[in-house]
Amino acid sequence: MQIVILKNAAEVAAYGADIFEKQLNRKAESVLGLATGSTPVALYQNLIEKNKQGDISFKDAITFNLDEYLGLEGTHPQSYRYFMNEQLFNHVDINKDHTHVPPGNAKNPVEACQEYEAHIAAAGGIDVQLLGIGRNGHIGFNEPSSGLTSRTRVKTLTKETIDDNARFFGPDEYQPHLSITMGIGTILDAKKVVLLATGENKAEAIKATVEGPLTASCPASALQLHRDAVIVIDEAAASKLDNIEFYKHIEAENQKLQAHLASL
Ligand SMILES: N[C@@H]1[C@@H](O)[C@H](O)[C@@H](COP(=O)(O)O)O[C@@H]1O
Repeated sequence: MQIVILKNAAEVAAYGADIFEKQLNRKAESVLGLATGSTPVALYQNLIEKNKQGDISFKDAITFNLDEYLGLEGTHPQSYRYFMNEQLFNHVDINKDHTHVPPGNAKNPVEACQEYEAHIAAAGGIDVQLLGIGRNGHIGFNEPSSGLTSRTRVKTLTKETIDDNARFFGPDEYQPHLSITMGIGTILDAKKVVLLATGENKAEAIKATVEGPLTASCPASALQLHRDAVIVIDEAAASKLDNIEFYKHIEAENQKLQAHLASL
């Protein structure tokens, strides 16, 4: 894993956006894996700005989102489809027909999961997958005990996740307890994975992800198996790591190597 520790949330967003900029400029028809939650919002704002400035284009890009609440229509303000339209798709030059979010309104959710996997495969697989992380180490909606080779499927949410996400729902509003999520195996198939985390309330989950054992109890620890996983965190999210100085040293050496390669 590449562990990048930055000063604050703004630097984390900018670093993440640069990875997407490079990817889109290397391959216009990139297949991007996208995420919801509050953490990626600032990254999406960076991408919107880069798109406005003409530095990147989504014209030929294809996107697949990680997850969706089961039981919500895409027009529901708390659905992840609605979130993506509001936070990114409505503001960039993407063809909405090329954007995919698991269908929360599927009549047959089990079949819908298989179709989602088939669509990802037909697009050639995901080039870069963006991830946030839950306080319990979940990625997408892969809650603790999720199989480390799981594929897109229906998952039941933990009470912790429901409580954490309750802030987005009104007091009398129906809040789903089920979701459709890419599996951990689906995520690990992406060619590159970029996990963003900011704030002290993610520090425990980041410690378990980076320095803990590989375990279904912390689904994000599965990223230890990925050959190109980048963990981009701020000082607060890094605060419980044992080897902070070593990770900073490795990253400084990485930057030197990249500069050398660029000069060749
Ligand atoms: N399904 C999403 C996850 O993909 C996200 O990583 C998590 C953390 O969200 P936040 O970034 O708001 O802390 O929230 C939800 O549960």
